[in-house]
Amino acid sequence: MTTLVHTRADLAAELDRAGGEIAVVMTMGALHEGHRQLMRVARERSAFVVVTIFVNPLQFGPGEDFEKYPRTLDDDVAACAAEGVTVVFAPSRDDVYPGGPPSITMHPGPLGEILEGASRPGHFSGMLTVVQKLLMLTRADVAYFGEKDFQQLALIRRMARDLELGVEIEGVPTVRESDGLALSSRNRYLSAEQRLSALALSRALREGAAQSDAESVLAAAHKILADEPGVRVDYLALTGADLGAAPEEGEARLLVAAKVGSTRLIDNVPLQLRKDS
Ligand SMILES: Nc1ncnc2c1ncn2[C@@H]1O[C@H](COP(=O)(O)OP(=O)(O)OP(=O)(O)O)[C@@H](O)[C@H]1O
Ligand SMILES: CC(C)(CO)[C@@H](O)C(=O)[O-]
Ligand code: BAL
Repeated sequence: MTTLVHTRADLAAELDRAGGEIAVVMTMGALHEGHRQLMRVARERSAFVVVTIFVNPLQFGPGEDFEKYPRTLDDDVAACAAEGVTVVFAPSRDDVYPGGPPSITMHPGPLGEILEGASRPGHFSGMLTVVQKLLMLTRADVAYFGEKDFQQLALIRRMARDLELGVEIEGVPTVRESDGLALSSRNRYLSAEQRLSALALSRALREGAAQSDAESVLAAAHKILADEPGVRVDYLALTGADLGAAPEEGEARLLVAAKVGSTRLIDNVPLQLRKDS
């Protein structure tokens, strides 16, 4: 049975019953198959799984979509129940930040300044602050995050390591629609026409990843994005698997962020770079 709680006191009472490892999947709600995959992976290992649903005001910049972000709690709880989740924690803003917005927050460091960090100032500080709070409130032993938000995952891993939070951070590969579009709650904002344009992101990443050297990877991906007038690219970047400089050969990551209409989407894929033989 899945229990829905809204307050930290009710959450604590449920956690007291855990008896073993506590696994956590953090979300902002409007749940889709990507979220459900995180729950399934968590359930495979842990009997006690907490899903948090909280649209964190701290990680939205001025002019972003905090107000209009989809809020679908009843459907979300039903999805969690179908995946065998133990507890859904859907707190209010006051329950997460009882003293109002915190004056002490997380500083993401250099990894938080590039890519998403450069485009969304303050986003990663707000995100890490709430993740740290939710890890503590849920007493998480292990927490699952999607590779769709690859830089977010890297920063959370880094925070857990640097601050010795005593929690395992597990990444889960991106879940896609059959036509390649990465599942995202923000896909709900897209019209049918915009959704077709948005396919250029995953197509560009796929074509890029099929090349072997850095120059060809970027050129192939760039061409596909440039040919799609409905897409305005924010960045297209080839990095190492750790988001540092891309190596000449070996594991790398190709990342893209773009606006389709007023909707900002991100995506990324792993790839192998090879030196010319
Ligand atoms: N397609 C996906 N595959 C795997 N994990 C995903 C996918 N989409 C989201 N997640 C993961 O689910 C968790 C909660 O993400 P969130 O609630 O922000 O959903 P989202 O779809 O990424 O929303 P948004 O559209 O706001 O970016 C994060 O760890 C995120 O990486
Ligand atoms: C990790 C997270 C739930 C923190 O608000 C959010 O950034 C998200 O949904 O990816
Ligand atoms: N899915 C990442 C959270 C955000 O865009 O705010």
